[in-house]
Amino acid sequence: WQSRGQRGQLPPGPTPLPVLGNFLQLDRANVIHTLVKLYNSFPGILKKIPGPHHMGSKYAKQIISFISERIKMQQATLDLNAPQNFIDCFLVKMEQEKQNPATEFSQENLVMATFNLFFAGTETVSTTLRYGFLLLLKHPRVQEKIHREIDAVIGRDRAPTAEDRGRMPYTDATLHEIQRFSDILPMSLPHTVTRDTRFRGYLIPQGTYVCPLLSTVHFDPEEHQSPEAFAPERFLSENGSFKKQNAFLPFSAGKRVCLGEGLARMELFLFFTTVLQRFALSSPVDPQRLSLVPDVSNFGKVPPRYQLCLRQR
Ligand code: HEM
Repeated sequence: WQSRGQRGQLPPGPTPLPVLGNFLQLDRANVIHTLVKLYNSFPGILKKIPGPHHMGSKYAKQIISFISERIKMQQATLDLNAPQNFIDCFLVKMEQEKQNPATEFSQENLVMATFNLFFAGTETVSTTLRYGFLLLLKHPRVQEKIHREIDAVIGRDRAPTAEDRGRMPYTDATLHEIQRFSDILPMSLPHTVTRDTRFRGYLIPQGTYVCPLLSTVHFDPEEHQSPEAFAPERFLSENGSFKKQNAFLPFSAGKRVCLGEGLARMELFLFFTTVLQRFALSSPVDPQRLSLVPDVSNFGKVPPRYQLCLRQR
């Protein structure tokens, strides 16, 4: 399987680095991603070789030390009867289970769970919004329709609320189409088969890594007409109300479905409508020339860089 985002049309940017003489040329983004892949496959060797592939773990360590400091601060002031946030609640459970040697409520798990929430909860929403605004630049008529819906339902005198979504089918459809089209986690997250499993005539042995290919759902031509086109209307019925699509799984599915789905959907709606209520977005270059081809497309899909003009409405 290959993610749908095609390589080869990266926007003008860093000078290509010559690799293997003149035989093969990779630009800097590709070099970094190749190194990251090699790092994941051969950590023992790559750890000893200097290069940009060390940046990820360097930043991860900084975040982990920030979280560890924060936990220490909260431990010092913790009131077991009045936990204030996720870290406090976890500390309470640690206290309750301190005699249990098999407990999952350990200091290390607290640090990593908090880290995962930060990582999973920020990068995903910001990448979706960045792709979304780019798609609006490319499709100014979609933006006009959203502006009209915001003016009719919310107006300009109050902030958007989560309840507005149900009364804004066009905006809701556009957000769904942004998530389908941008497909930011094309391979979801890797899972491991917990026991030998037969599936459609194949034996998948225990311990095998399995990646659900969400991309094949979002770009399935049998489920979506012209899947490569950006068309919010596919999420609308003939009378203009919101229409659900089964082939829509940006948050994956099953027991390990994204924990933050509800929060993410609310954030996307509120950020998106708050910006568009106040501003009209435009591109300093002809929208025809804007590329939608992702800058990076492997574990995650990242939109190309672009410039955005915001004009107050
Ligand atoms: C547009 C936004 C988001 C997208 C597209 C997204 C997508 C996903 C996907 C595809 C998975 C993998 C599910 C699986 O393993 O099958 C996942 C897992 C997860 N997400 Fe999100 N996510 C988003 C926002 C958030 C937010 C805001 C949070 C929390 C603050 C969050 C927390 C998590 C956590 C903790 C997991 C791991 C769940 C588990 O393994 O049980 N995500 N997400």
